[in-house]
Amino acid sequence: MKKAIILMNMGGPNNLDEVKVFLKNMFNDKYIIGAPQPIRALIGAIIVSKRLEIAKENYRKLGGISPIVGHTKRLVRRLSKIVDADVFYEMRYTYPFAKDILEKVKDYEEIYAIPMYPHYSTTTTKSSWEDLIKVAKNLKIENKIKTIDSYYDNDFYNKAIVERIKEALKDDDSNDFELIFSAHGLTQRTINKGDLYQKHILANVEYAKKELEKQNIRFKKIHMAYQSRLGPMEWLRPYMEDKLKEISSKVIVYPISFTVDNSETLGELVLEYGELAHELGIKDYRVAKAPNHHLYFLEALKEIYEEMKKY
Ligand SMILES: C=CC1=C(C)c2cc3[nH]c(cc4nc(cc5[nH]c(cc1n2)c(C)c5CCC(=O)O)C(CCC(=O)O)=C4C)c(C)c3C=C
Ligand SMILES: [Fe+2]
Ligand SMILES: [Fe+2]
Repeated sequence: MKKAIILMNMGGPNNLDEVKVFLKNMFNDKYIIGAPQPIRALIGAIIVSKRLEIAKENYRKLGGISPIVGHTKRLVRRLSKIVDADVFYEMRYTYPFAKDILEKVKDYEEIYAIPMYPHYSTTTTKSSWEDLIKVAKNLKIENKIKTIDSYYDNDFYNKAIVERIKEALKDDDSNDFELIFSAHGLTQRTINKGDLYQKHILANVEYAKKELEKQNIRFKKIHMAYQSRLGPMEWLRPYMEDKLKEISSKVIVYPISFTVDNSETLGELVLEYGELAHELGIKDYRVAKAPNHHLYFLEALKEIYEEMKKY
């Protein structure tokens, strides 16, 4: 029985020319911009034209390519060594798209689509899944594909989070540090429409805290904040820039929304908020890595896949 796993992620520019493609596709997504067409296209075009140069500059600082690309490819390689399936990845807004990958796997007997998002959101999980299943229907292979909504409660995944926090601590005493779980923001309007994202993020923080307690790792204080706001709307609070103003000691930031590092972790958290932390007089500001290819995260993905096979 030939099996395929497809890791579904948002994507990120493979080069500076792709920044426009990335933003155009993102702001043409009905789950990101709720308005119907042609208003959506108009709003999208305005946001892209405003955002393009700032975004390009951000990606230039990261070497002209989103870190999400390399991390995802490495995860695919490592996962394929420990499962009885061929592993692929597809992206929502940049190459390789759903159609590029489904063409490759259409003759497989079983296809397992695993979101790279541990928390369910209409803007990420649902958007990726609908995009994939639309292509699958065209190819008449939709009955062979299974997916999963969320896995923020997976033990191995939470162990990977704690390992990354320990790595950022190095040999220093956690009691001297505050810890901020930072999540990618979402508009309050999306949450009010019933999006589960915030609920899942907060539950994830509780699971991670339990794992920290289990390992007897104590921080001065543990906080939660949201990064990556865009535009004039109300986003989930507390905002990261406000939270940093409350920090009075050394701090570790853990990027809780993500399974692999990307422009929001290495660009926004490390560079942008790093600069703000410096201006605020925070002497020791550290950003933990996302799970990436940590063995525990590979184990989590393997376990999720094995569970999916049973249903
Ligand atoms: C404006 C609306 C946006 C919503 C809603 C949103 C939700 C959302 N995004 C992620 C994960 C990632 N977002 C990334 C980049 C990014 N996100 C937005 C906007 C929204 N995201 C923009 C405009 C950008 C581009 C960068 C920029 O211009 O600042 C990335 C990084 C991709 C990369 O290139 O590495 C990720 C990952 C989640 C999890 C989420 C809601 C649950
Ligand atoms: Fe985003
Ligand atoms: Fe951002």
